[in-house]
Amino acid sequence: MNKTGVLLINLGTPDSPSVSDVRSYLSQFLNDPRVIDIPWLLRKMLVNLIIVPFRAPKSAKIYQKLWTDKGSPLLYYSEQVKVLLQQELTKEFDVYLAMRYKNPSIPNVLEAMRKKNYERIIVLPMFPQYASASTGSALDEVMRVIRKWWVIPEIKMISQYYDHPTFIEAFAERGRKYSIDDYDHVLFSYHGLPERQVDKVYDNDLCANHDCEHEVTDDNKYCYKATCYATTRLLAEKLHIPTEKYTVCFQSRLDQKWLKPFSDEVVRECGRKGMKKILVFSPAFTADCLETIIEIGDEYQEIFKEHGGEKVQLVESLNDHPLWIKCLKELVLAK
Ligand SMILES: C=CC1=C(C)c2cc3[nH]c(cc4nc(cc5[nH]c(cc1n2)c(C)c5CCC(=O)O)C(CCC(=O)O)=C4C)c(C)c3C=C
Ligand SMILES: [Fe+2]
Ligand SMILES: [Fe+2]
Repeated sequence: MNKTGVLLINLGTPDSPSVSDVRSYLSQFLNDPRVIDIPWLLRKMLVNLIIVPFRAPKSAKIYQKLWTDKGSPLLYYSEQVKVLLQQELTKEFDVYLAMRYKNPSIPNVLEAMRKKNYERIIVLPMFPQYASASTGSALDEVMRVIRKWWVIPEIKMISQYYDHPTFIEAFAERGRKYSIDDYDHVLFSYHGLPERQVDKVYDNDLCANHDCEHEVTDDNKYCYKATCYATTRLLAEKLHIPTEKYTVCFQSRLDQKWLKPFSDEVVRECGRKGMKKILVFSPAFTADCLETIIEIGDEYQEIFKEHGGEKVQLVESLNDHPLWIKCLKELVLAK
Protein backbone atom coordinates (compact mmCIF):
# COMPACT_ATOMS: atom_id res chain seq x y z
CA MET A 1 0.00 0.00 0.00
CA ASN A 2 1.20 3.53 -0.86
CA LYS A 3 1.49 5.14 2.54
CA THR A 4 1.66 8.81 3.50
CA GLY A 5 3.05 10.19 6.75
CA VAL A 6 1.34 13.34 8.00
CA LEU A 7 3.41 15.52 10.32
CA LEU A 8 1.49 18.06 12.40
CA ILE A 9 3.76 20.69 13.98
CA ASN A 10 2.93 23.10 16.77
CA LEU A 11 5.14 25.62 18.52
CA GLY A 12 6.08 23.70 21.66
CA THR A 13 6.00 24.29 25.36
CA PRO A 14 8.36 23.59 28.29
CA ASP A 15 8.65 19.97 29.51
CA SER A 16 7.48 21.16 32.94
CA PRO A 17 6.81 24.54 34.54
CA SER A 18 10.07 24.40 36.53
CA VAL A 19 12.46 27.34 36.10
CA SER A 20 15.13 25.10 34.56
CA ASP A 21 12.73 23.56 31.98
CA VAL A 22 11.30 26.99 31.12
CA ARG A 23 14.85 28.34 30.77
CA SER A 24 15.78 25.50 28.44
CA TYR A 25 12.60 26.07 26.34
CA LEU A 26 13.10 29.83 26.09
CA SER A 27 16.73 29.34 25.22
CA GLN A 28 15.94 27.00 22.30
CA PHE A 29 13.02 29.20 21.16
CA LEU A 30 14.72 32.59 21.32
CA ASN A 31 18.03 31.40 19.88
CA ASP A 32 16.17 30.54 16.69
CA PRO A 33 17.40 33.04 14.04
CA ARG A 34 13.88 33.21 12.59
CA VAL A 35 12.54 34.35 15.97
CA ILE A 36 15.25 36.80 17.06
CA ASP A 37 16.54 37.79 13.64
CA ILE A 38 19.67 39.72 14.53
CA PRO A 39 23.37 38.84 13.93
CA TRP A 40 24.53 35.62 15.63
CA LEU A 41 26.81 37.14 18.30
CA LEU A 42 24.32 39.84 19.22
CA ARG A 43 21.51 37.25 19.48
CA LYS A 44 23.63 34.95 21.69
CA MET A 45 24.49 37.82 24.02
CA LEU A 46 21.00 39.33 24.14
CA VAL A 47 19.16 36.02 24.54
CA ASN A 48 21.53 34.07 26.78
CA LEU A 49 22.80 36.90 28.98
CA ILE A 50 19.77 39.17 29.22
CA ILE A 51 16.37 37.88 28.02
CA VAL A 52 16.46 34.24 29.19
CA PRO A 53 17.98 34.79 32.68
CA PHE A 54 15.46 37.56 33.45
CA ARG A 55 12.44 36.02 31.74
CA ALA A 56 12.75 32.37 32.84
CA PRO A 57 11.76 32.82 36.53
CA LYS A 58 8.87 35.15 35.58
CA SER A 59 7.64 32.88 32.78
CA ALA A 60 7.94 29.80 35.04
CA LYS A 61 5.48 31.41 37.49
CA ILE A 62 3.03 31.95 34.61
CA TYR A 63 3.51 28.38 33.35
CA GLN A 64 2.82 27.13 36.90
CA LYS A 65 -0.59 28.86 36.72
CA LEU A 66 -1.24 27.43 33.25
CA TRP A 67 -0.22 23.82 33.99
CA THR A 68 -3.01 21.26 34.52
CA ASP A 69 -3.13 17.59 35.58
CA LYS A 70 -2.78 16.76 31.89
CA GLY A 71 0.24 19.08 31.47
CA SER A 72 0.51 22.09 29.16
CA PRO A 73 -2.73 22.78 27.20
CA LEU A 74 -0.83 23.44 23.95
CA LEU A 75 0.65 19.94 24.03
CA TYR A 76 -2.36 17.98 25.18
CA TYR A 77 -4.75 19.65 22.74
CA SER A 78 -2.26 19.05 19.92
CA GLU A 79 -2.00 15.37 20.94
CA GLN A 80 -5.80 15.08 20.91
CA VAL A 81 -5.89 16.60 17.43
CA LYS A 82 -3.36 14.04 16.23
CA VAL A 83 -5.50 11.14 17.53
CA LEU A 84 -8.74 12.59 16.12
CA LEU A 85 -7.22 13.29 12.71
CA GLN A 86 -5.84 9.75 12.57
CA GLN A 87 -9.38 8.43 13.22
CA GLU A 88 -10.73 10.52 10.34
CA LEU A 89 -8.17 9.34 7.79
CA THR A 90 -7.92 5.94 6.10
CA LYS A 91 -5.15 3.42 6.77
CA GLU A 92 -3.16 5.01 3.93
CA PHE A 93 -2.19 7.79 6.36
CA ASP A 94 -0.16 7.74 9.58
CA VAL A 95 -0.42 10.93 11.63
CA TYR A 96 2.46 12.22 13.78
CA LEU A 97 2.85 15.26 16.01
CA ALA A 98 6.05 17.21 16.63
CA MET A 99 6.83 20.47 18.38
CA ARG A 100 9.20 23.08 16.95
CA TYR A 101 10.73 23.59 20.40
CA LYS A 102 11.24 20.90 23.06
CA ASN A 103 9.21 17.68 22.82
CA PRO A 104 8.23 15.63 20.89
CA SER A 105 11.05 17.12 18.82
CA ILE A 106 11.03 17.38 15.03
CA PRO A 107 14.30 15.38 14.62
CA ASN A 108 13.02 12.51 16.82
CA VAL A 109 9.60 12.30 15.17
CA LEU A 110 11.09 12.55 11.67
CA GLU A 111 13.54 9.77 12.54
CA ALA A 112 10.58 7.51 13.41
CA MET A 113 8.95 8.53 10.11
CA ARG A 114 12.12 7.89 8.10
CA LYS A 115 12.18 4.28 9.33
CA LYS A 116 8.66 3.77 7.91
CA ASN A 117 9.84 4.54 4.37
CA TYR A 118 6.79 6.61 3.42
CA GLU A 119 6.22 7.39 -0.26
CA ARG A 120 4.97 10.81 0.70
CA ILE A 121 5.21 13.11 3.72
CA ILE A 122 2.80 15.98 4.32
CA VAL A 123 4.05 18.65 6.71
CA LEU A 124 1.23 20.63 8.26
CA PRO A 125 2.16 23.37 10.75
CA MET A 126 -0.73 24.26 13.07
CA PHE A 127 -0.42 27.99 12.31
CA PRO A 128 -3.13 29.34 9.96
CA GLN A 129 -1.22 32.53 8.98
CA TYR A 130 2.35 32.32 7.66
CA ALA A 131 5.07 33.95 9.77
CA SER A 132 8.77 33.21 9.42
CA ALA A 133 8.97 32.88 13.23
CA SER A 134 6.33 30.12 13.34
CA THR A 135 5.58 28.29 10.06
CA GLY A 136 8.85 29.33 8.42
CA SER A 137 10.87 28.05 11.35
CA ALA A 138 8.97 24.74 11.56
CA LEU A 139 9.41 24.06 7.82
CA ASP A 140 13.06 25.15 7.95
CA GLU A 141 13.72 22.63 10.75
CA VAL A 142 12.00 19.84 8.77
CA MET A 143 14.15 20.64 5.71
CA ARG A 144 17.32 20.75 7.85
CA VAL A 145 16.61 17.20 9.07
CA ILE A 146 15.33 15.67 5.80
CA ARG A 147 18.22 17.18 3.82
CA LYS A 148 20.49 14.57 5.44
CA TRP A 149 18.36 11.54 4.48
CA TRP A 150 19.63 9.25 1.76
CA VAL A 151 16.10 8.57 0.49
CA ILE A 152 14.01 11.70 0.18
CA PRO A 153 10.34 10.93 -0.45
CA GLU A 154 7.76 13.17 -2.06
CA ILE A 155 7.14 16.03 0.37
CA LYS A 156 4.28 18.47 0.58
CA MET A 157 4.54 21.47 2.91
CA ILE A 158 1.51 23.56 3.79
CA SER A 159 2.47 27.18 4.41
CA GLN A 160 -0.85 28.72 5.39
CA TYR A 161 -4.62 28.30 5.34
CA TYR A 162 -5.99 31.44 7.05
CA ASP A 163 -8.82 31.64 4.46
CA HIS A 164 -9.73 27.95 4.31
CA PRO A 165 -13.55 27.89 4.58
CA THR A 166 -13.57 25.09 7.17
CA PHE A 167 -10.95 26.85 9.32
CA ILE A 168 -13.08 30.01 9.28
CA GLU A 169 -16.25 28.04 9.97
CA ALA A 170 -14.57 26.26 12.91
CA PHE A 171 -13.61 29.56 14.58
CA ALA A 172 -17.03 31.06 13.76
CA GLU A 173 -18.67 28.05 15.41
CA ARG A 174 -16.62 28.70 18.58
CA GLY A 175 -17.81 32.33 18.44
CA ARG A 176 -21.48 31.39 18.04
CA LYS A 177 -21.45 30.18 21.64
CA TYR A 178 -21.62 33.90 22.53
CA SER A 179 -24.23 36.43 21.52
CA ILE A 180 -22.30 39.31 19.90
CA ASP A 181 -25.06 41.75 20.96
CA ASP A 182 -24.21 41.06 24.61
CA TYR A 183 -20.75 42.60 24.13
CA ASP A 184 -19.76 46.25 23.78
CA HIS A 185 -16.86 45.40 21.48
CA VAL A 186 -15.05 42.45 19.87
CA LEU A 187 -11.26 42.12 19.66
CA PHE A 188 -9.39 39.91 17.21
CA SER A 189 -6.09 39.59 19.03
CA TYR A 190 -3.24 37.94 17.11
CA HIS A 191 0.24 37.03 18.33
CA GLY A 192 2.48 40.02 17.62
CA LEU A 193 5.56 40.14 15.39
CA PRO A 194 8.39 42.66 14.99
CA GLU A 195 7.50 45.07 12.16
CA ARG A 196 10.97 44.35 10.73
CA GLN A 197 10.02 40.68 10.25
CA VAL A 198 6.76 41.62 8.55
CA ASP A 199 8.65 43.89 6.13
CA LYS A 200 11.05 41.06 5.21
CA VAL A 201 8.40 39.24 3.14
CA TYR A 202 8.58 42.12 0.66
CA ASP A 203 11.41 42.42 -1.88
CA ASN A 204 12.94 45.87 -1.38
CA ASP A 205 9.64 47.23 -0.14
CA LEU A 206 7.75 47.84 3.10
CA CYS A 207 4.44 46.60 4.45
CA ALA A 208 3.40 50.23 4.89
CA ASN A 209 3.34 50.62 1.08
CA HIS A 210 0.63 47.96 0.76
CA ASP A 211 -3.00 48.10 1.77
CA CYS A 212 -2.58 45.09 4.10
CA GLU A 213 -5.44 46.08 6.37
CA HIS A 214 -7.89 45.76 3.50
CA GLU A 215 -6.73 43.27 0.88
CA VAL A 216 -4.56 40.28 0.16
CA THR A 217 -2.83 40.31 -3.22
CA ASP A 218 0.00 38.33 -4.84
CA ASP A 219 2.43 40.86 -3.35
CA ASN A 220 1.32 40.63 0.28
CA LYS A 221 -0.10 37.10 0.54
CA TYR A 222 2.70 36.02 2.94
CA CYS A 223 2.47 39.21 4.99
CA TYR A 224 1.34 38.13 8.46
CA LYS A 225 -0.41 41.44 9.04
CA ALA A 226 -2.38 41.13 5.79
CA THR A 227 -3.47 37.55 6.51
CA CYS A 228 -4.46 38.40 10.12
CA TYR A 229 -6.69 41.19 8.80
CA ALA A 230 -8.08 38.87 6.10
CA THR A 231 -8.87 36.18 8.71
CA THR A 232 -10.72 38.82 10.71
CA ARG A 233 -12.75 40.05 7.72
CA LEU A 234 -13.85 36.49 6.92
CA LEU A 235 -14.83 35.79 10.55
CA ALA A 236 -16.59 39.12 11.04
CA GLU A 237 -18.56 38.55 7.84
CA LYS A 238 -19.61 35.06 8.94
CA LEU A 239 -20.66 36.28 12.36
CA HIS A 240 -22.28 39.51 11.08
CA ILE A 241 -20.04 41.73 13.21
CA PRO A 242 -20.10 45.28 11.77
CA THR A 243 -16.68 46.90 11.18
CA GLU A 244 -17.23 49.57 13.85
CA LYS A 245 -17.82 46.85 16.47
CA TYR A 246 -14.41 45.17 16.23
CA THR A 247 -10.69 45.93 16.41
CA VAL A 248 -7.75 43.90 15.13
CA CYS A 249 -4.82 43.99 17.57
CA PHE A 250 -1.55 42.23 18.35
CA GLN A 251 -0.46 40.78 21.70
CA SER A 252 2.76 39.64 23.45
CA ARG A 253 5.14 42.31 22.18
CA LEU A 254 8.77 42.32 23.28
CA ASP A 255 9.34 45.98 22.35
CA GLN A 256 7.65 49.03 20.81
CA LYS A 257 8.55 48.14 17.22
CA TRP A 258 6.04 45.27 16.99
CA LEU A 259 2.78 45.25 15.03
CA LYS A 260 0.26 47.76 16.35
CA PRO A 261 -2.23 48.38 17.86
CA PHE A 262 -1.14 46.48 20.96
CA SER A 263 -3.91 44.35 22.45
CA ASP A 264 -3.30 45.43 26.06
CA GLU A 265 -3.61 49.09 25.02
CA VAL A 266 -6.83 48.41 23.11
CA VAL A 267 -8.26 46.63 26.19
CA ARG A 268 -7.28 49.64 28.36
CA GLU A 269 -8.92 52.03 25.89
CA CYS A 270 -12.13 49.96 25.83
CA GLY A 271 -12.30 50.26 29.63
CA ARG A 272 -11.62 54.01 29.55
CA LYS A 273 -14.44 54.47 27.01
CA GLY A 274 -16.90 52.96 29.50
CA MET A 275 -17.28 49.52 27.88
CA LYS A 276 -18.24 46.75 30.28
CA LYS A 277 -17.99 43.50 28.31
CA ILE A 278 -15.63 42.59 25.50
CA LEU A 279 -15.31 39.38 23.51
CA VAL A 280 -11.84 38.30 22.34
CA PHE A 281 -11.04 35.95 19.48
CA SER A 282 -7.43 34.83 19.03
CA PRO A 283 -7.32 33.18 15.60
CA ALA A 284 -3.53 32.85 15.27
CA PHE A 285 -3.67 30.05 17.85
CA THR A 286 -5.34 26.75 17.06
CA ALA A 287 -4.89 25.42 20.60
CA ASP A 288 -5.37 27.25 23.85
CA CYS A 289 -2.05 28.05 25.45
CA LEU A 290 -0.27 30.53 27.69
CA GLU A 291 -1.04 33.34 25.24
CA THR A 292 -4.80 32.81 25.33
CA ILE A 293 -5.58 31.36 28.77
CA ILE A 294 -3.23 33.56 30.79
CA GLU A 295 -2.51 36.63 28.67
CA ILE A 296 -6.07 37.22 27.47
CA GLY A 297 -8.08 35.33 30.08
CA ASP A 298 -6.22 36.60 33.18
CA GLU A 299 -3.98 39.57 32.33
CA TYR A 300 -6.37 41.43 30.00
CA GLN A 301 -9.23 40.74 32.42
CA GLU A 302 -7.21 42.46 35.15
CA ILE A 303 -6.29 45.43 32.91
CA PHE A 304 -9.92 45.84 31.81
CA LYS A 305 -11.20 45.81 35.40
CA GLU A 306 -8.58 48.36 36.47
CA HIS A 307 -9.95 50.68 33.77
CA GLY A 308 -13.63 50.34 34.59
CA GLY A 309 -14.56 47.27 32.55
CA GLU A 310 -16.14 44.10 33.90
CA LYS A 311 -15.62 41.06 31.70
CA VAL A 312 -13.11 39.98 29.07
CA GLN A 313 -14.57 36.85 27.47
CA LEU A 314 -12.05 34.71 25.61
CA VAL A 315 -13.47 32.66 22.74
CA GLU A 316 -12.09 29.15 23.21
CA SER A 317 -9.51 28.13 20.61
CA LEU A 318 -10.13 25.34 18.07
CA ASN A 319 -8.52 22.70 20.33
CA ASP A 320 -10.34 19.43 19.47
CA HIS A 321 -13.30 20.97 17.60
CA PRO A 322 -14.66 18.54 14.95
CA LEU A 323 -14.56 21.28 12.28
CA TRP A 324 -10.86 21.86 12.98
CA ILE A 325 -10.23 18.15 12.49
CA LYS A 326 -12.31 18.34 9.27
CA CYS A 327 -10.21 21.31 8.11
CA LEU A 328 -6.96 19.41 8.70
CA LYS A 329 -8.36 16.38 6.88
CA GLU A 330 -9.30 18.56 3.90
CA LEU A 331 -5.79 20.09 3.86
CA VAL A 332 -4.22 16.63 3.93
CA LEU A 333 -6.44 15.31 1.13
CA ALA A 334 -6.17 18.41 -1.11
CA LYS A 335 -4.21 17.79 -4.31
C1 LIG B 1 1.22 32.54 15.77
C2 LIG B 1 2.22 31.85 16.20
C3 LIG B 1 3.36 32.47 16.87
C4 LIG B 1 4.25 33.42 16.40
C5 LIG B 1 4.28 34.07 15.03
C6 LIG B 1 5.15 33.73 17.47
C7 LIG B 1 6.20 34.64 17.40
C8 LIG B 1 7.03 35.00 18.46
N1 LIG B 1 6.93 34.60 19.79
C9 LIG B 1 7.92 35.17 20.54
C10 LIG B 1 8.15 35.01 21.91
C11 LIG B 1 7.42 34.16 22.77
N2 LIG B 1 6.26 33.49 22.47
C12 LIG B 1 5.89 32.71 23.54
C13 LIG B 1 4.83 31.86 23.62
C14 LIG B 1 4.05 31.43 22.54
N3 LIG B 1 4.14 31.86 21.24
C15 LIG B 1 3.24 31.17 20.44
C16 LIG B 1 3.03 31.31 19.07
C17 LIG B 1 3.73 32.19 18.23
N4 LIG B 1 4.82 32.94 18.54
C18 LIG B 1 2.55 30.25 21.32
C19 LIG B 1 1.51 29.27 20.85
C20 LIG B 1 3.04 30.41 22.60
C21 LIG B 1 2.56 29.70 23.87
C22 LIG B 1 3.36 28.47 24.18
C23 LIG B 1 2.82 27.72 25.39
O1 LIG B 1 3.64 27.00 26.02
O2 LIG B 1 1.64 27.80 25.76
C24 LIG B 1 6.86 32.89 24.59
C25 LIG B 1 6.91 32.11 25.90
C26 LIG B 1 6.07 32.62 26.98
C27 LIG B 1 6.66 33.83 27.61
O3 LIG B 1 7.71 33.72 28.23
O4 LIG B 1 6.05 34.89 27.44
C28 LIG B 1 7.82 33.82 24.13
C29 LIG B 1 9.03 34.32 24.85
C30 LIG B 1 8.71 35.95 19.64
C31 LIG B 1 9.96 36.73 20.05
C32 LIG B 1 8.14 35.86 18.37
C33 LIG B 1 8.55 36.46 17.06
C34 LIG B 1 9.54 37.19 16.80
FE1 LIG C 1 5.31 33.51 20.60
FE1 LIG D 1 1.95 43.86 4.73
